[in-house]
Amino acid sequence: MKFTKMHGLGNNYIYINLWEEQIAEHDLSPLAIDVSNVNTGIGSDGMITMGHSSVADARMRIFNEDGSESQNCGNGLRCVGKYLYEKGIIKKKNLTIETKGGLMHLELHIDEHSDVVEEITVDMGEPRLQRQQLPVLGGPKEEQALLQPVEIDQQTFHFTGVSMGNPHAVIFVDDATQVEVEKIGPLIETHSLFPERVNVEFVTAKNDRELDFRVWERGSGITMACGTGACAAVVAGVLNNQLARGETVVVHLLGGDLHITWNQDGHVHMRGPATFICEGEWYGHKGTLTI
Ligand SMILES: N[C@H](CCC[C@H](N)C(=O)O)C(=O)O
Repeated sequence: MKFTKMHGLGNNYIYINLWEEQIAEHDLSPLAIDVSNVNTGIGSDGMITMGHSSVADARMRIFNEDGSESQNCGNGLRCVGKYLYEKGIIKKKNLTIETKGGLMHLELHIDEHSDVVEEITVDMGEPRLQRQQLPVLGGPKEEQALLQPVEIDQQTFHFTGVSMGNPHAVIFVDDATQVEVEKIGPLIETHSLFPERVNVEFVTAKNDRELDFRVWERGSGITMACGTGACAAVVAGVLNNQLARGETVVVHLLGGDLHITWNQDGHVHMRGPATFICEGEWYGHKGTLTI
C-alpha cells in the first residue's frame, strides 16, 4: 500500500489516497493502529484517508494512533489541501473538504514562482458549545460547560468545553509549558464526564492575542500540535474574557505557531503550514491485513 507521511507543526499522519488504494471501510481502524506503530509500522500520530466526496472536492477521514476515528483534524486538513494541490488532484486555490465534523473550506497560499503551497487558511466553521454537542456530562445538556470543575488526583481543574466537530476540554493554567501533561491528560481524556473521551488542552494567555498551549490528544496522547485544539482554546479564551474576539491570536504550540481568529461571523479561521515528509510502500503484516 502506497502512503505519504506529512506533518502540520510536527503533528504527523500517514496519508492514504483512496483514489489509488482500495481499502475496505472496516479495515481502516486496524490499519491506522498498524501504520501508526513506530516499532512495527511506519510511526505517526495516526492515519488520514483522502478520497471521493459527493458533496465536496474531497473527503477526509482521520484515525488516531489507537484506531479511534475522530470528526476533524485541523493539521490534517492543511496537509490534505497541500497534497491535493501539489499532486495535481485538485488544482484549486479554494477548495472544500468533507469531514465527519462538517464541510471545511480551505484557502491555499501559493508561491507564484514555485507553485508550492506555503500556508493554508481553513475556515473551521462555528464552534459548538452546548454540553450535548461535545458530549460532556455534569450539567444541563443545552448549556455550555464554562470553567466546569473536574476532580483529578485530589486536584480540581476547571475546563471549558468546546467542539470543533471533535470534543475539547480547555483548561487555563498559570504556565502551560510547565504542566505535567502526560500525568493529567489521560486522566481527563478518559474521565466519566466525557462519554466519547475528550482532547485536553492546557493554555496560558500571555496577553489578549497570544496563547501558550500544550495538548493531550484523545487517542494519540501528547502531540506537537493540535489544530482543532488551538481553535477550541481561542474560543474558550474569548468566552472567559482572556482573549480578544475578532482578532488574530498567535497560539504557541510545541511544534510552532498557528494563527487563529474567531471572527465576528462566528466562524473560526486557522492559518498555518503543512509539510511533506516522505512517500513509500507499506507491506502490511502477514495475517493482519492483506494489502
Ligand atoms: N485526537 C483528535 C483528532 C486529531 C485532531 C488534531 N490532531 C488536530 O490537528 O486537530 C480527536 O480524537 O478528536
